[in-house]
Amino acid sequence: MSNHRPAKAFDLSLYLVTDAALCATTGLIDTVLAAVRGGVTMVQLRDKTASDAELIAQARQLMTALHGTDVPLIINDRLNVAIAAGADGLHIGQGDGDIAEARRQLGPDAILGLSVENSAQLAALDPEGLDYIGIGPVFATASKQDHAPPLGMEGLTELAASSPLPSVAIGGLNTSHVEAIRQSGANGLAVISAICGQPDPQAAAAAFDLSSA
Ligand SMILES: Cc1ncc(COP(=O)(O)OP(=O)(O)O)c(N)n1
Ligand SMILES: Cc1nc(C(=O)O)sc1CCOP(=O)(O)O
Ligand SMILES: [Mg+2]
Repeated sequence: MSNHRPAKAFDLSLYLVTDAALCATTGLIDTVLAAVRGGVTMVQLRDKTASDAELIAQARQLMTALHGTDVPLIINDRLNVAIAAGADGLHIGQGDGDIAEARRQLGPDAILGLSVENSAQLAALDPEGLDYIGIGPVFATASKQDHAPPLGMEGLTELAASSPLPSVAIGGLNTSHVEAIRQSGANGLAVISAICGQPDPQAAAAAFDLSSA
């Protein structure tokens, strides 16, 4: 049994994943702060093109901005950035590195998430050291290049039911999916474009009726 325990309690209900281009109009920090005011419960900094130094600087700014809230900051892909910025956690995909090594370097306090795209990956999953899984894509999306084949709500439901860890659904989701996600058994939904790049990110986040999620 793993003896890690995240220092910050986390809530997967509404998980914002950022996109630099989509957030550019409002600005990254302002988008995240508005989304948190609107009810986002978790934030992941995801930028495939920024340098490590740029990402560390952004992550530090976000950590400062989120100070005093219950909202954890998770870093996408880059273990070194998560550690250098003192972020609350890391999210890695199937090809992004070794879970045990990530946990060893992050220490017991960090939140560690892993992507699961199909039932074979879930069957092979060792939950040791992990805190949650992201299941997706539920639907096709333009926000992630080369995403895996969409699972649909049926596939999501199957995977969420078999997951030994809390799960968050991702991929092509918007406010119309809240009830279906709740029924799927996933603990919440993760979104990029339903919040990032929307004219009013606070209102966009608040439009997710989490009372039923
Ligand atoms: C919450 C959440 N779930 C899944 C992913 C996808 O991670 P990954 O498969 O590593 O793909 P990239 O995001 O790195 O392109 C995620 N980022 N967040
Ligand atoms: C970052 C990411 N990961 C996915 C996965 O399937 O693992 S889908 C995705 C993009 C989600 O963006 P949007 O909410 O705009 O569809
Ligand atoms: Mg990744």
